[in-house]
Amino acid sequence: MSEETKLIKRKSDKSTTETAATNEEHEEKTPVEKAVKASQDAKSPKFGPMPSFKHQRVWSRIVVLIGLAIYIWYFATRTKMSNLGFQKDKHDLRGHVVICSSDYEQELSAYPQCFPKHCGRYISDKIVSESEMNILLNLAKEGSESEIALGGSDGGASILDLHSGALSYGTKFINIYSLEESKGIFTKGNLAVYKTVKEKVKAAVADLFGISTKVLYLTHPTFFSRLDNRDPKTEHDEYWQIHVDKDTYGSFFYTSLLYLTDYGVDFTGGRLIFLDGKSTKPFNVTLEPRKGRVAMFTSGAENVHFVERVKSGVRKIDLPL
Ligand SMILES: O=C(O)CCC(=O)C(=O)O
Ligand SMILES: [Fe+2]
Repeated sequence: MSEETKLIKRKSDKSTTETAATNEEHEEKTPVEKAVKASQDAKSPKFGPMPSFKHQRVWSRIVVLIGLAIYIWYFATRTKMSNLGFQKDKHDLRGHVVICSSDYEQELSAYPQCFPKHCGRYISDKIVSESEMNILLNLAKEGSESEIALGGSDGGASILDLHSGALSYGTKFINIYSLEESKGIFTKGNLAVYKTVKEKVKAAVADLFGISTKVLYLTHPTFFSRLDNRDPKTEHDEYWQIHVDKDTYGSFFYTSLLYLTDYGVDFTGGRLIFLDGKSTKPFNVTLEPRKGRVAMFTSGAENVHFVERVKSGVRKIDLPL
């Protein structure tokens, strides 16, 4: 047989086998044969590799479900935030009403005229004028320079209480009004500006919360505070504690603060944070201090808050009411 003949024969053999196979496929199958064929087909993978370990499909579904649950839990419990005022923005008045806590109920019969028409928290960047601000800044600067000269606090929070004259000194307080050094700091002119600002803030608080200015009094303490990132030496230095002003200061119904320095410019950290929501669903309302900004809020448990630890620089506030 020539080579060519062999080749033709092999080809014809192959085509005979193929024809046989095709015929077999078209042959009528019994139900049993069909079932066997179906089970063989099912074993051969059509959509990717077969599972490589026992119960792989079940396990992969469990992993996906756990991942989904973690994702949902993270977004449901993540602290949500809103901002009461960014440092860069200037607001005439901005804020919102919050539901009053029961803190006022006991005092309602004794001081009905002090009861707020609603509780809330607000900021205003237009109460204190630029020139007033400059004088107050100078007062605070001279106050804190004399305080530093006198020693100031050993920790990160120094306080000068204008009302009582108490000044942080080491780990204690001294009365600045009994000191010769203090005489040049609080001149009549400076204190007159301080008083004007206080009156304006008082009028704004009275207006916001629907009470008469006649029943609003400046209560102890009214102070300049100077916060930095030094480690605390006493509990007075731990200014970042979560608190309610009514509990901390006792006689407060309303809290007002005047910021003398800028968040992000003079210092970092040190934002004022109101804690709303529940521990499982926290919601923070953040306030960034801005030079000349006045913050006004009701002092009860509806306004639980804290000041973030200052990371760098010096943060100064004047607590005028
Ligand atoms: O400095 C602040 O922003 C808040 C101060 C404060 O919470 C307080 O003195 O009770
Ligand atoms: Fe406070």
